[in-house]
Amino acid sequence: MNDTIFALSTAAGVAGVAVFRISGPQAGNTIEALAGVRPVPRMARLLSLRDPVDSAEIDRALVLWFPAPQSFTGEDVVELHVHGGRSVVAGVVKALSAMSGLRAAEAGEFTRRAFDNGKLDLSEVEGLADLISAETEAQRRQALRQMDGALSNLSESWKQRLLRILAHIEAVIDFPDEDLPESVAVRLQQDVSKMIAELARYLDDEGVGERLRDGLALAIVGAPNAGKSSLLNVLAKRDAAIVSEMAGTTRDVVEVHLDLDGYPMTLADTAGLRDLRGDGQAAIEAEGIRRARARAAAADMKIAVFDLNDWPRLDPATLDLVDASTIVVLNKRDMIDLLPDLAQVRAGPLRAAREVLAISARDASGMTDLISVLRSRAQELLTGAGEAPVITRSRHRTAFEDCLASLRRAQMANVADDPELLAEDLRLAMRALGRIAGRVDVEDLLDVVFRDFCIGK
Ligand SMILES: Nc1nc2c(ncn2[C@@H]2O[C@H](COP(=O)(O)OP(=O)(O)OP(=O)(O)O)[C@@H](O)[C@H]2O)c(=O)[nH]1
Ligand SMILES: [K+]
Ligand SMILES: [Mg+2]
Repeated sequence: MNDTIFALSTAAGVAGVAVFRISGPQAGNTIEALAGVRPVPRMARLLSLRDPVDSAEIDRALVLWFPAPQSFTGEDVVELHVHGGRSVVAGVVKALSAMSGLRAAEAGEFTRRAFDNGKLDLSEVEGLADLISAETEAQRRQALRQMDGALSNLSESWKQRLLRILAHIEAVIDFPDEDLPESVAVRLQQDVSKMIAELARYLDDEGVGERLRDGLALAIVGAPNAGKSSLLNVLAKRDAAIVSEMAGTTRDVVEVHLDLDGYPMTLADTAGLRDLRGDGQAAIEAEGIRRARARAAAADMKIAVFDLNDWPRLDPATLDLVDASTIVVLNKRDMIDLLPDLAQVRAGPLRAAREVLAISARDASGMTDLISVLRSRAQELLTGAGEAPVITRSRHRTAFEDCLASLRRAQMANVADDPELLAEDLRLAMRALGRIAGRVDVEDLLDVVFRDFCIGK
């Protein structure tokens, strides 16, 4: 851990400014070697950088010096804000690579050092990763809260409560001859039961934080040529999927990410559903249809597209998929003169649907209504996300569930008869909570958490 690392921390490519980060014991010497001085800590200074090997000027750069421990990693850190040109960046990399004791950083290594030095705990590291990849406002709010330690604080406060209960029980274990007053035993059991209820309620969140982090999954399904890809393109405001009059155009799943008023969605266009029995040539299309059905099954919301030209016939394979999470879209309304009475349609075979709308993917009529239906459904599904310190990953869920399971076992034990058993279950429950911030079992978790990081972070 004693080597000094460096990396370009801004995205590669031509830009106004590129920022290098250098972290480790050699960081201060590095800046002296490049600029001839060591600037005042935490004050930006414009300095000329020269390659120490041949004294050639590389750039004039804004230099920041953060002596340990007041830095992102907790080590000595230098930031070089250079002009973001390819030759400048290459020149800095060449100069830094040639210095002894310096090496290029690995993916996530700066953050890993921040974690190792206690600057960030594990759930805060996750919050940082989420913040960097946040695409919408709601995602950003949620990530910021987690980065600020909201989730760690919550699990820590539960841990403190368990610690107090445990202290009482350990007193019972240490002084077995003294009779435990009945009222204390009852109170301890009540405290455990209360925490069980709170944790169960907390876990019963319908995955709202995970949904916000990943984006809501939306699948567009329907018969070939119903206009699914056309609809995707209108919603995405670009030609993301190929549209043609040929039935069976879309074979694979085509995904686009949408930001609907701050709500993130992943919209998936799928292959048209049709019966391919007896068609020996259709293996690829069959695989497409299998994928379409899998997407529909996993989606938070479905849009089922029907072609109004077929009315009153409704494609049976699509109709099969219509349920309460489905928004039915009757498409190509520009092609027909007389719209069916939607109230009647709603009372008939489509009664299971959440909503039925007539639209045209060609002239975009009805799209405002469709978007507002999508938005209100997203609002419902994501209520509460970004406000309370929510669970954003399955890792958190598993830890809280393990804690709950241990508490339930503890509830079974009797304080007077089995204090040791009870104490052990409480310790296990605390251990599970400790995994949220990465205070225990950390080696098992690091790979999972740092997997998403790239170089320079
Ligand atoms: N007039 C009219 N034509 C439409 C509308 N929506 C789609 N089309 C046309 O219908 C045909 C099929 O559209 P696609 O978007 O490719 O249909 P799809 O459901 O994705 O078809 P597959 O991928 O083959 O399953 C194309 O010729 C589109 O131009 C619409 O609202 N009005
Ligand atoms: K088509
Ligand atoms: Mg298509």
